[in-house]
Amino acid sequence: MTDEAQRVLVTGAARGIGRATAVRFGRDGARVAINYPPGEREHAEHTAELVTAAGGDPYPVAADVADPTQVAAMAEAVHAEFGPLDVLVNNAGICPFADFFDIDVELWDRTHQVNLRGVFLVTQAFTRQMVAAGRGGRVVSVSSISAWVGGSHQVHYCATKAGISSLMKSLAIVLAPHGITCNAVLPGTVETDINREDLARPGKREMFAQRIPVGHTGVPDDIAGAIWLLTRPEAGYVNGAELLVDGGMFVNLQ
Ligand SMILES: NC(=O)C1=CN([C@@H]2O[C@H](COP(=O)(O)OP(=O)(O)OC[C@H]3O[C@@H](n4cnc5c(N)ncnc54)[C@H](O)[C@@H]3O)[C@@H](O)[C@H]2O)C=CC1
Ligand SMILES: C[C@H](O)[C@@H]1OC(=O)[C@H](O)[C@@H]1O
Repeated sequence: MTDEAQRVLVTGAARGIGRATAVRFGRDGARVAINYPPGEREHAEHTAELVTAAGGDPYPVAADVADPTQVAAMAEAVHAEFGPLDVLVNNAGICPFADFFDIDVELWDRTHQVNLRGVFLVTQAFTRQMVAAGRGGRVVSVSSISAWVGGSHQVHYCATKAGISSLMKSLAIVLAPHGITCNAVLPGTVETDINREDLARPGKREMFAQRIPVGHTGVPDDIAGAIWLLTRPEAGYVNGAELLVDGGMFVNLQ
């Protein structure tokens, strides 16, 4: 890694944790590629404004991370704009809450395609360029506490998050010889668009507040900060790790 402005891609940066992460890197003056799915241009433009206000240099780039053709085009566009990345943050994800018996094969496949295939496609496309450049770098993927626990209405989702954590472990082995570390960040519960409806269900928010020792659900900046920490030079020996960022919810059994 060099002293010049870092080149960063955050997938799913139109909203939520991805937006906060893009802004966090913007505060360092980074060049930040803001990936968004076609149809979310306005949200991505708002993220770009926030990155600029923070001191960064935004580059919004559309692509459905589940689509190999769109991911390849994004990799080409970002490379033409920035050259190889220093930091890749795989954040894009969906969680369509559903009863187990209502999950049809389309919902199962789409959840896996966005959450898990997306991380595979994006990481392969961008680390190929990083390896060719020989500058090293960092890959951080947003997994979840749901990689370690189950969810009655997240059967399809939890399996994708366990897959992301596993993928980072294997890629930690593959990419370390090229100076690229791969880690997963596992958020607990953070109120964003992905779960706003679920958290509005009677008693749900109170249940979390009681279970989380710090007393409240997280905010996107909590996760952005943890992602950022893993990209610092001091974190260079952290590789293949899962960093749980949940206010202590997981350990609070009794
Ligand atoms: N909010 C939470 O409590 C938790 C969230 N996470 C994970 O954090 C990540 C971000 O989620 P949030 O910010 O919470 O939700 P969000 O709904 O606010 O953000 C999701 C982002 O992914 C993008 N996205 C969705 N489908 C996409 C696609 N096909 N291609 C490109 N981008 C796409 C959306 O445009 C949006 O910017 C997800 O991977 C989620 O699973 C993990 C644990 C807890
Ligand atoms: C979307 C959920 O509220 C959120 O996502 C996760 O991965 C956690 O398990 C939370 O439940």
